[in-house]
Amino acid sequence: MIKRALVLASASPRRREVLSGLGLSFEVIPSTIDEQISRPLPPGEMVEQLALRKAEDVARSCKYSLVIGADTVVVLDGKVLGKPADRREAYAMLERLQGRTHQVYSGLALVETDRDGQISRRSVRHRITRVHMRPMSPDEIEWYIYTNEPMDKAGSYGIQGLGSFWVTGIDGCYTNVVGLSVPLLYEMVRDMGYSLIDFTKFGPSDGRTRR
Ligand SMILES: Cc1cn([C@H]2C[C@H](O)[C@@H](COP(=O)(O)OP(=O)(O)OP(=O)(O)O)O2)c(=O)[nH]c1=O
Repeated sequence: MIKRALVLASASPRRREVLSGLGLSFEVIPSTIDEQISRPLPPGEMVEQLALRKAEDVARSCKYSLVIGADTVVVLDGKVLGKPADRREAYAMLERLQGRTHQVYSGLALVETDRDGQISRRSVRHRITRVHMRPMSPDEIEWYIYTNEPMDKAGSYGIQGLGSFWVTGIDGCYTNVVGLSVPLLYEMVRDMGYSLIDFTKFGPSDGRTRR
């Protein structure tokens, strides 16, 4: 049986690394949608809407596929922090986040297409992870910004990189903070009637390859 192709609708190198680290076979096709939303939404709805828009945009050019879209924001005191526009904004974000606990919201969308390239099913959910940060001195914030790591990341830090100097702990899913929750993906793929195992290069989950 020919398998559906797994497609990641994202330009984020971190999302790609999360999936390739699992041995999944997938293609990467970044979406070209405008990430502006027309009206303010609660963060959970916002990341779901954007994740779905990214997946649907890419699904238009994918036949017989499962297309994954994702979106991540950081939330502190009810305010949404996206990616910083410049170094000043990165400084302001880190100054607010340091010494506090915030939430990371990541939306995940799964869009299935048929052999004619039509969307046959869609599913979208989000997860929230709480992240605790130790205090950062102004010099540490300056230094961190000059490494450039904060510049393309929601909340201006990367938990998977130098940002880990200041993250003291999390409550919830780690990969959700990096931008794509693996347990959530596993569940969404399963709930659509597939198994994520079957998309890995290690072979199908029914034991056919085992002796
Ligand atoms: C909080 C946090 C975010 N991030 C990243 C994940 C995302 O790449 C980025 C949030 O921006 P997004 O707009 O969610 O994603 P993107 O623009 O990088 O890629 P695309 O829209 O094509 O999918 O922040 C980390 O890498 N580590 C972290 O600890």
